[in-house]
Amino acid sequence: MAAAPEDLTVAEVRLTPVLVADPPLLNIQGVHQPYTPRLIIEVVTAGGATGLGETYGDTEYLGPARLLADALVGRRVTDLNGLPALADRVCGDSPDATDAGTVHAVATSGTVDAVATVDAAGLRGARTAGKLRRSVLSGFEVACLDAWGRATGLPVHALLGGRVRDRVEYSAYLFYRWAAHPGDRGEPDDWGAALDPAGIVAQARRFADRHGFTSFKLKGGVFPPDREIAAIRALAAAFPGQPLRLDPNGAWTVETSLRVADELRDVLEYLEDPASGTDRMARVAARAPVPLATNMCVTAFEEIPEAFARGAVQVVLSDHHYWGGLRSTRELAALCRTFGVGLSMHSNTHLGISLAAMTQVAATVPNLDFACDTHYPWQTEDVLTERLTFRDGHLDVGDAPGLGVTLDRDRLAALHRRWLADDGTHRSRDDAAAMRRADPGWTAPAVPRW
Ligand SMILES: O=C([O-])C(=O)C[C@H](O)[C@@H](O)C(=O)[O-]
Ligand SMILES: [Mg+2]
Repeated sequence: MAAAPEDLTVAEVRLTPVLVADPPLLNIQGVHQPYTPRLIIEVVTAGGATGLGETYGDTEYLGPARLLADALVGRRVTDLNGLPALADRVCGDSPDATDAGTVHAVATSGTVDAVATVDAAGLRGARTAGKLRRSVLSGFEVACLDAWGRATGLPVHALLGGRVRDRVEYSAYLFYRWAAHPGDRGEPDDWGAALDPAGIVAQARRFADRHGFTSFKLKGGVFPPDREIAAIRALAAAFPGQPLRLDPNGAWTVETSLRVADELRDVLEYLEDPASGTDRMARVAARAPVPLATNMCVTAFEEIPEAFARGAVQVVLSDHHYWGGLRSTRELAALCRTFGVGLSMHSNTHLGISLAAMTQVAATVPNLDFACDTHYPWQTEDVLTERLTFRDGHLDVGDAPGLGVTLDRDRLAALHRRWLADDGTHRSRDDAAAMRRADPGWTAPAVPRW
């Protein structure tokens, strides 16, 4: 007998790693690879609903994802409170991930640079087995919520308690970049190079004209601080009064951070991760005239107590891929609210499934005080039938069931074929290795760099 449509038991989980085109965007580690890995998760219920999730697709995530996929079969998509314990039980500690206790000590000592233990490409501070597991878990939680919503006709935001806003604001994510990847590899685009203040302003104008963004974040840590100060000054002149952010991913010393903060005090909405580690951030925060934000020294619940007690950060960038899903993002929001810390949202290279998930959770969080980051405009490829469209820098929060997006199987298959054909070069993101194609002697610089 066929299962009833309301049967929410997981009958099948499909995992599809893909490689997605990524432009030559520069950061402290190096440059983005021409293709970046993502993992697409489909959770199929016995009743016939299919939910979509997306997370990191680097090789180290695939093993734990397979274990969790197998363990999910037979459980109900509504059983979300049991998911973290299930992931803890079945995923185990990835051999690539460092022991959580050790990393915590490194990350908070402030005197030791966590060079060997940082996530090389994700720029997310100290790495631990728990963080990797929560990133895997996040994609499954989103897929379960999407399946549950599709089966019941409810949008994901309703399953999270309902939206408190009708649209979610996003910020333009500006990058220094080359016109093309070395050797003209990858997929060409028409953005051109942006390596000086004029190039960054031109890029910002294009973001504003195309998508209506009114706040701007510059990825720094690429050039010596004075060049990046000049770029922010040029943005302030071109977009007077509009919110600006600068994020060098922990590249600077405490003294340099304080100098930059002082020089840009009148134009920065916040300064993101000027220095690495909670100790340095606390020392900067104690004297900086602008708020400090992070997606590096606070990316897990266990990192909150020390950072908040020491006043190291005034804004936490949430990211459901980091924090274990949409529901734990709301728990983070509650903690930030309790301690008077602001909340923004971080983004790594991602596709439309994750953007839809980000939008659904952002719609439900009352204290999401800042425009969210997103890489999405840089991604020309997607696995959806229809791309999500920004209007006036916002995404509307619809009432379509689940995430409100539709998988395009042909596109998914094409991007998966690219993954299958890859010789391993792009299957794990490594910005330093990508940089070595242009500069064979390159190694990711030790921090603080300046
Ligand atoms: O600090 C951040 O905002 C990020 O880590 C976001 C991205 O990873 C970004 O830096 C990148 O992709 O180069
Ligand atoms: Mg950041």
